[in-house]
Amino acid sequence: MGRYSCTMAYEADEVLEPPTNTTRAALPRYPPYSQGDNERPSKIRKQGSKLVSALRSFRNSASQASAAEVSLPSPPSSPSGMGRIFSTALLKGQLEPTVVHRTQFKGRPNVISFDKGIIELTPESSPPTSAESGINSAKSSVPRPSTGKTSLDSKFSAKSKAASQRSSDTKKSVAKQATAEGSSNENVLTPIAEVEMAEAPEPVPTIVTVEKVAAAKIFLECHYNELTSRELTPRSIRRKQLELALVQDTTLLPAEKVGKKKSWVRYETDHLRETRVMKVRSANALKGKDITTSRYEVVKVLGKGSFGVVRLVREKGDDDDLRNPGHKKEIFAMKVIRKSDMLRNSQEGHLRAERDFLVSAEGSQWVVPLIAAFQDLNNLYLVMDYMPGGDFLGLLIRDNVLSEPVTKWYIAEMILCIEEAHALRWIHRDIKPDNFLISASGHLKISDFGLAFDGHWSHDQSYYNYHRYSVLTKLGINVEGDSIDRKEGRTVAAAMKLANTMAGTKERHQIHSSSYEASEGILNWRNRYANRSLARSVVGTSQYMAPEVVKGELYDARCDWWSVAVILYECLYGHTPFLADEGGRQQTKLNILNHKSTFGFPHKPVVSKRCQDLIRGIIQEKNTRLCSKRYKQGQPSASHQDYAGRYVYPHDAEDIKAHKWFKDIQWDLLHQMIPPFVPNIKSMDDTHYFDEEDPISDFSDSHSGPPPTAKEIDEALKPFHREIQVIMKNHIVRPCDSMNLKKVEREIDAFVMTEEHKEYLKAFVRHYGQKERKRPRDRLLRDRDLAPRVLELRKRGAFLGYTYRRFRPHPQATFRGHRNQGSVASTSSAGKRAV
Ligand SMILES: Nc1ncnc2c1ncn2[C@@H]1O[C@H](COP(=O)(O)OP(=O)(O)OP(=O)(O)O)[C@@H](O)[C@H]1O
Repeated sequence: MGRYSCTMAYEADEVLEPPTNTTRAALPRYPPYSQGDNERPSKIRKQGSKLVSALRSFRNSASQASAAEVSLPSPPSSPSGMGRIFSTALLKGQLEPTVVHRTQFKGRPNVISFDKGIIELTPESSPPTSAESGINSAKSSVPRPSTGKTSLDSKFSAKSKAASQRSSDTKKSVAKQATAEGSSNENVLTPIAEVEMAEAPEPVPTIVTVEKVAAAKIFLECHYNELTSRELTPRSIRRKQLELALVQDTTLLPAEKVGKKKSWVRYETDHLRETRVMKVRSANALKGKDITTSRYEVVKVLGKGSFGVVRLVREKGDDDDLRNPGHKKEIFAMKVIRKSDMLRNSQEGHLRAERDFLVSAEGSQWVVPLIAAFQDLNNLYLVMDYMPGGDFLGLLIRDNVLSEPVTKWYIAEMILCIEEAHALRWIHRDIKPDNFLISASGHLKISDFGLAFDGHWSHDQSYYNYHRYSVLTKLGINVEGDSIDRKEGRTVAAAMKLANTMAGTKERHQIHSSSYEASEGILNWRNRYANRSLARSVVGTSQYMAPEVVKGELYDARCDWWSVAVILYECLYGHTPFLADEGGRQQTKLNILNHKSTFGFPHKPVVSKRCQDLIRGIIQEKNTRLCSKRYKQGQPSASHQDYAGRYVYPHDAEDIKAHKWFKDIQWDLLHQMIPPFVPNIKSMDDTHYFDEEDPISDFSDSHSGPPPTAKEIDEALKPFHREIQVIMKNHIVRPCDSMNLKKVEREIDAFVMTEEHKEYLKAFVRHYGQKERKRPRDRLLRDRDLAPRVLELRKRGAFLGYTYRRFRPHPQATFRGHRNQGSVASTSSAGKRAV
């Protein structure tokens, strides 16, 4: 990313740079013109831009030629010589369009240059051959044909290679022609007739081009949106805090304050440097190197989800770290997210949202702190503070039901956690006991923002689809998809459905004149226009879903408070109120929709009337739900709406907190009090609050690339009996799901052999076995021919800008960032840059 921005800056500099001294010295005077010719001065003004073009052309010619060490004849230095050039240029320019010519085809920097192997948009033309440069050097001031259209992926396509060759031939012949013409009229800029260009063959775009173009567009929009965001950056927040601390500290002498400021600058500089190192490492890791093994050692697996695994890891670090002597190797929880699965499920928007939320919540004491985010070719990594007390569901499972006072404590902490997310203008949308983790001190922190949403376009999957499919449509490239697509493609209904989906996506993300004012720019338009229909997406865990979410209605942050009431009920009664014994999720959702008739309190255990009153107050349709009156009043303020226009008020549990049941809760001091349960841990890597059973019973997330060869398989099974070899080979040929994998493992457990051999065979199946995969949501990833290439490209290019590193001040520093200092004041994260 860093290198990429440099590339862009370089290009901009090149265009904006003032003429060099040499160029200035050679500046011509205006050609003489007759006083009587009244039209001439205005024509000169009209042609001003053309003159600038001619000047730039000349300057480019001079500077590029010198850079390439091509011996060019020195530019005409006499004012009269130059005057003739510009005079002719102006006269000609009245009749024909001016073309900016290059002395030689200039190699453009790669669009995404941080990893040449990833997205390498090579310039079409190779460096000029000696013959070509001969032509150039002989007639440097003679105009050349313009470079014409650039085929971005000529190196990937045989067809486009041929096209490129033809195009280059055309250019050569045109150049020769121009030279011949030029020789009769030395030092005269001659525009190229348009007709020559029309003959140049159209470049043949491939799917690789489409993916790269879309990746570049997405990256640029997201990157510049971050850079131009008006949100406070973590760094500016830290600076404000330091300044405030220095003002408030009356004991410090002025010289001491200066010293503190200096050390602040030093630590910030160190932080920037280390962040840059991390970005470079991440970029290198995209070439296939495992980024984690050199930096972290795995201690244990803590949890597993549809995304991949969460592991307990220990930082390796340098034992001889001179800058940080005696540095203790810290323990972290590392969430490893398999890119391929996520891309097949079209989860890019959610993954970006999760990372962006955690970045924006830097410093919050109620959100699981993110230490770093990075990626390699196969995985995304979120390194977080380790919460040794496990999740709140674990506590519920251990105790089954909690007493009212204990429940009150935890629900109060959950309320503060959710208010924190709402203060940042995010709706969590998946509030459940598993998503509250218990820290070493016993306090709760909210986690798992995989479904959280702030309505920002960069967190909306259809934004990514729009960029890809709009390019495809523009280029008229057809994607067949899989056999089901092909079959469905023949039905009118399916074609209509696809067209409607595409039209909906286009409506949200493509600029249209009715809503766009040219002066505001595309990013502002995106931020303003937002994604109103997203406020309706049905996400979450059914038992905890609010009725408006189940219905797919327009919902807002009040849906999170409904889920809190469900947890409150669950803590006291040992089960959730709407869970259906039969009929599965569908029936549970029906129970929620009919809550007025299905909701009730069991007789046992006995729960206070006050508490029941609170629960009843929240288990209501959103308009009458207890939380904050501001929702009912609907204060129209952009600062209280997310990007999708949904209301998200900060401190929006005011009415819940004011309920009589919470009378004895000291909200402001809660985080300083001792919780009812403090994890009994012997060391920071103690994991006894996590399942004993190793939850890795799924396929390895490290195996990717071409399938193993028969020889490789034979080699791996060599130590085993032939019969076992046949059974194991059968297990890896057919794709199977996690349930079947468990059956296979049980079968292996029944083999008569040593435990070591059994473990080996289980590892063999996990490594070489194929997971039964869901049908990808994206048609491109369903197409048998295109999918492998597209997936590889997306693994490399879809998560650019993911890297983040939290500021870690020196242990002795008096300023410690804004961590654990209460609520973060910032409003949103979508525009927040990773420091
Ligand atoms: N920082 C952490 N410290 C300790 N354990 C953690 C941490 N983060 C996650 N875990 C453990 O990993 C489990 C899964 O993590 P997470 O909640 O992020 O996944 P998930 O998105 O809920 O998975 P899914 O949605 O597929 O169920 C958690 O329930 C918890 O047990």
